[in-house]
Amino acid sequence: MTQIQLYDATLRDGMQGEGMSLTAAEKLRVVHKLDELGVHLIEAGFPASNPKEEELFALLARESFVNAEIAAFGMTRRRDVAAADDPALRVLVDSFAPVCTIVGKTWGLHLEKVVRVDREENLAMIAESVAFLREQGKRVVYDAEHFFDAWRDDEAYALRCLRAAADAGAETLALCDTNGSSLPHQIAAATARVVDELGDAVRVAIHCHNDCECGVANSLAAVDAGARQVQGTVNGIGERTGNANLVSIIANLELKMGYEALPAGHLDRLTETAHYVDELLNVAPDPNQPFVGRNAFAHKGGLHVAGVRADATTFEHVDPALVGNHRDLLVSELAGKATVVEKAEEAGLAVDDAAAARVIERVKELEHEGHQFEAADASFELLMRRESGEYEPLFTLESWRVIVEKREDGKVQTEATIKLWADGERYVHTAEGNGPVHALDAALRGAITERHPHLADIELVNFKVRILDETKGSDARIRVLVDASDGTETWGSIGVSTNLIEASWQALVDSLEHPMQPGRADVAQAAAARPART
Ligand SMILES: CC(=O)SCCNC(=O)CCNC(=O)[C@H](O)C(C)(C)COP(=O)(O)OP(=O)(O)OC[C@H]1O[C@@H](n2cnc3c(N)ncnc32)[C@H](O)[C@@H]1OP(=O)(O)O
Ligand SMILES: CC(=O)C(=O)O
Repeated sequence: MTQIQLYDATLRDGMQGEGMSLTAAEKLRVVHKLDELGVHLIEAGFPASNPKEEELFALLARESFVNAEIAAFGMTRRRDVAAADDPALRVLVDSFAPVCTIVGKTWGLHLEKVVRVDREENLAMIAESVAFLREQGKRVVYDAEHFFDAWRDDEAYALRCLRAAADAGAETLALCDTNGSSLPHQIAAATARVVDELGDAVRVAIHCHNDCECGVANSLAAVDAGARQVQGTVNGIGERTGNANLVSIIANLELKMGYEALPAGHLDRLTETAHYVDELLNVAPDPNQPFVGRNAFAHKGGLHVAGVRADATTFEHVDPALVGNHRDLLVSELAGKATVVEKAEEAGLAVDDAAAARVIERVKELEHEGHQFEAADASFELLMRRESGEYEPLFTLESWRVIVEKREDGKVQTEATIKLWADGERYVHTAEGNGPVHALDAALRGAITERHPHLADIELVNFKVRILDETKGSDARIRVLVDASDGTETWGSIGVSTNLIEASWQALVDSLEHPMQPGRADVAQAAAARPART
């Protein structure tokens, strides 16, 4: 199998994305994660750029890695300065990194407007910079900036720039679609020509940006045309619309194109790695990200779920486990009986065909009234239990009452009183809270915690309110979604009513009843063994 060298630029080009910033210590953690994943080269930063990147290189010098080598990034010498006297090239030489990646110009527009040198001086800047780094014992990746724009402008000069780097000793020539302006057929044609001209002497690499949303497609097209190193960033972070997403590139190279990319057996680390980087960057993982997003293998259409139950390959392009992800079935008005049966099996419930039909009919009615079960797994499970006769109520409600009082001093006091029956006994409890839902929650728990002491461990961790038909003003229906957790498992419940407190009450009761249902502990254990839906 042909090996493709994976070059990660998350910590250099990725950090050029809006809002992206990591400390040196956090970057070090990313480097170790990428090393564990098995990428071959990690462009850790631009050490001549700022003290943080200098600090990172000092930290990296003390570390060892299993799979990865570190590349230090810089640029060709400045105009009218000898390479040996260029301070930024000196920083590269002084860095411990065995590989130096330098970016240089190729496109006439940039020579004229940005660096303001003629074509021959630019060729000298490329050749002398590469040669200097080689003399100092470094291996060199040469990034030909704006290569594809240059190619469209003047093919012959673009090739001369590459030759200058190759002849001076660069081991890899990266063709950069810096503005992300190219399309796959353009990338394929130009890359094939470069491979034909120079591919015997050097490794040809591809470095794409995503401005036309073709970053991944362009990278794959280049590999298909003979590129043997692919550069990209985790989750496609980077300047403007980002870089080519290395996560999708790796999955496609291995699963669709038959190349060897990561070390054998490492592909299933992909999802975890993608989420780890998001976590450090403090960004929510994109649920719709191909391969690793939580919706990448989530099925909602009833017909699709029925197909997946018969044979997963009917609606899945790859097995989610191969990339460390997992399948999910979403319950909604678009579901059919197959979804219910699958969900019932997961919950350890015996739901026959007739019960499944009743459940799905109820789901459709309730969603029409404003429910949304996708985010309310606990309420859906209780609904299945009610239809299959496996539901045990925690109590029977006699009544509840909430009083909200605004006083002369401006303070708002809330008090809830609850009257309920459990196992033949009547309980009455009053509690105060900082709002109606808080007071009701406190009163309910106060009434039944003696009977169910483990309710004390359950916390409401999220409370979301949405007005469903805004045009009806204060008559509008309100949807309340509650997330509750016992510290290990988290579950969602829902309530819908024209009264906010009643909608909250429904969601609250479901959130407390759910974990107390017979057999729940075993189901929770099985769920904990499955990968989390993050
Ligand atoms: C396509 C890419 O992603 S390339 C990487 C882009 N990343 C970054 O720019 C992040 C890090 N950059 C930095 O910290 C700073 O820009 C530095 C330290 C590199 C340079 O800072 P400054 O010296 O202040 O220059 P400035 O940022 O204004 O860049 C313009 C200068 O770079 C020169 N330059 C630009 N590209 C190149 C190149 N490939 N080779 C040589 N010189 C270059 C220009 O000629 C210009 O020099 P001049 O000021 O003498 O006319
Ligand atoms: C080098 C680089 O990041 C580019 O040309 O896009």
